[in-house]
Amino acid sequence: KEKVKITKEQQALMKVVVEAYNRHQIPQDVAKKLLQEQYSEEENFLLLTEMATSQVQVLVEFTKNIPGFLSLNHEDQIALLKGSAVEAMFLRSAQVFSRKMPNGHTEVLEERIRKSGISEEFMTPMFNFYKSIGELHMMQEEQALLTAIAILTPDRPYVKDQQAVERLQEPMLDVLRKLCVLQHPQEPQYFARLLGRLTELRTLNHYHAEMLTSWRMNDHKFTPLLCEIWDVE
Ligand SMILES: Cc1cc(OCc2c(-c3c(Cl)cncc3Cl)noc2C(C)C)ccc1-c1ccc2c(C(=O)O)cn(C)c2c1
Repeated sequence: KEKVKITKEQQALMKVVVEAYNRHQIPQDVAKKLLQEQYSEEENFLLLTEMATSQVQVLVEFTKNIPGFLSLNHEDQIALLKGSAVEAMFLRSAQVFSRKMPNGHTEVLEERIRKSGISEEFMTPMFNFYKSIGELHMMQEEQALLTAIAILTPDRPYVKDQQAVERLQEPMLDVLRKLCVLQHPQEPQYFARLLGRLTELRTLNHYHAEMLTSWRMNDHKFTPLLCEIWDVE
């Protein structure tokens, strides 16, 4: 059985991605509001919109730190961000749920999501996804690499130079695969399970588009940044 070894440059790549992932968190004052504001559907939607807007800013900063991203064609950079924003945010909010935020934040957050005008049919797949991420007990290295891999998906709409994106995604997949073998020796399928979550994420994109439509039908307003990244209004 060949000995799996992470090379020096793979260590360096992982370090850059994990540090960027940890450096960019939602500002505490935004997260704190979760506990303070009252529980109306309106207020919940506003809070979630504020968190989503803050999360997009965090996501853009993280993406800029992915080695090689800024040397991609500029239109392709935008296409990758727009194509992956919802998936990266579902990944992030799923990890927030699974890491059990401090003193009851998780319940509060779940309560607000459940009462924000999202119809029942989207709740089930969303919370199933949160649960399936939680069950993986991912390390932060795995979370950071999986998010970078989702962002560097070559076949997003409107990406012109897909090969250039593949050349950035492949080294991330290699180091994640080795990391999974080294960290989960008893679970040879762990890497495949992580990639399976990326497939599940793509289905959530579809549900999310419907969520946006139903919110807009009820005249809910989004911030300019969310309109930009989600092509609404
Ligand atoms: C938890 C959530 C929701 C969110 O989006 C909220 C939304 C979603 C939607 C939905 Cl409900 C669920 N998953 C993904 C989407 Cl994108 N779709 O539309 C909206 C808004 C516009 C109403 C955006 C961001 C967070 C979020 C992320 C990280 C952290 C965090 C940390 O990193 O430490 C601490 N807190 C409190 C966080 C909250």
